[in-house]
Amino acid sequence: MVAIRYEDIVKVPKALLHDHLDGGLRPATIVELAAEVGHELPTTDPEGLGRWFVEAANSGSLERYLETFAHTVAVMQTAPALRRVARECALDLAADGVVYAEVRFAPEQHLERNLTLDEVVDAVVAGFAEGSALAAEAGTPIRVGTLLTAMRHAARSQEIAELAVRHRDTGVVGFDIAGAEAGFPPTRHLDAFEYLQRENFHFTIHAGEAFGLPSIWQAIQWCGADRLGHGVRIVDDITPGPPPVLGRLAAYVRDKRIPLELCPSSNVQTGAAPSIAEHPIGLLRDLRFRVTVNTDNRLMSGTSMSREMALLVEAFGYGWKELQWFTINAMKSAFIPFDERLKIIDEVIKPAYAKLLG
Ligand SMILES: O=c1[nH]cnc2c1ncn2[C@H]1C[C@H](O)[C@@H](CO)O1
Ligand SMILES: [Zn+2]
Repeated sequence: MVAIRYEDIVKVPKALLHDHLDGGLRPATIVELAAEVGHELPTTDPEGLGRWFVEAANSGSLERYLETFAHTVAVMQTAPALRRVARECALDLAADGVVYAEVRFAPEQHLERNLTLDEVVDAVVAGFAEGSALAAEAGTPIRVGTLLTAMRHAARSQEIAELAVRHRDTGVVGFDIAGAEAGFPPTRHLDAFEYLQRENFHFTIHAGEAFGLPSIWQAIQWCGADRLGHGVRIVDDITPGPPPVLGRLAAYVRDKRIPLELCPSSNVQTGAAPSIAEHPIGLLRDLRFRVTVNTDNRLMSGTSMSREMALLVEAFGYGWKELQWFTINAMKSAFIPFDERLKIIDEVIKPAYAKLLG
């Protein structure tokens, strides 16, 4: 087999379902925006700041990992700043060969300078549109959908769910809850999820990352999540083989083709997986769960979609066949309408991989 080159991974179309807007800023942008608002940073050297985020996030605990977001959220409090960050996000993903991305953020964290929730969403959606237009001009077209996140320790999920539905025809394609998982079960937000189901809206839930099976079970069986943000701890319900034996919840997740938004590097940093080589993605792929590969927070992990794929190629010996499978899985699991997903699969993804597969 011909070795896979990193530059070819960058060129090939990729689909990304789990990426946080406030976890993907360019370090140089943080430095500039922080100077404008007088926010104090650990360092004002962009390269040093990039390293600081990765080191600080390398904490072994989700709670400590999340503390680093104080510095990104602090500089995302005005409409121009939000718009810029979203524009650069679309451009960076497109330059990395991502053709479809769902990017999430929590509007309730961007109200410190008196923006309304609707103004926050408008600014971000406008930034994604600008970035996508610039990316198309540069010959790297991308479609970006917005997911609105509610923070699971707070009590604004119903309000954020209504906000998402209000913006469903102008770029918001789904809803999510995020933040510390232990002690904040998905059912705290049951009203919001039931409301979204009545509205025929889509949502994913961060579950099975820092907390295990009960969180996944609630997300699916109580809340009705379409997808699992991480969901990596579903392996706790699989007895190692050979052959591996699936418990009832793991079997349900696989039978129903519930997409797992796996984020390898992020999981290693928060302690959800010991290393990339030992990441459950290997087992879950072998067992044909609906596995997708994601970045989570490009800044905190010093990563990109291409890098996550390259790490998997290195650790598991994957080839183009597997990378195509991850990509089509993601595209099938996207929150945009079925015909639009199919068009990207048939017209963009499959032809590009066909050339590489020979
Ligand atoms: O991996 C994660 N698990 C739980 N919460 C997360 C993760 N990555 C980011 N967040 C939080 C911190 C952000 O401020 C928030 C919205 O993007 O979501
Ligand atoms: Zn996440």
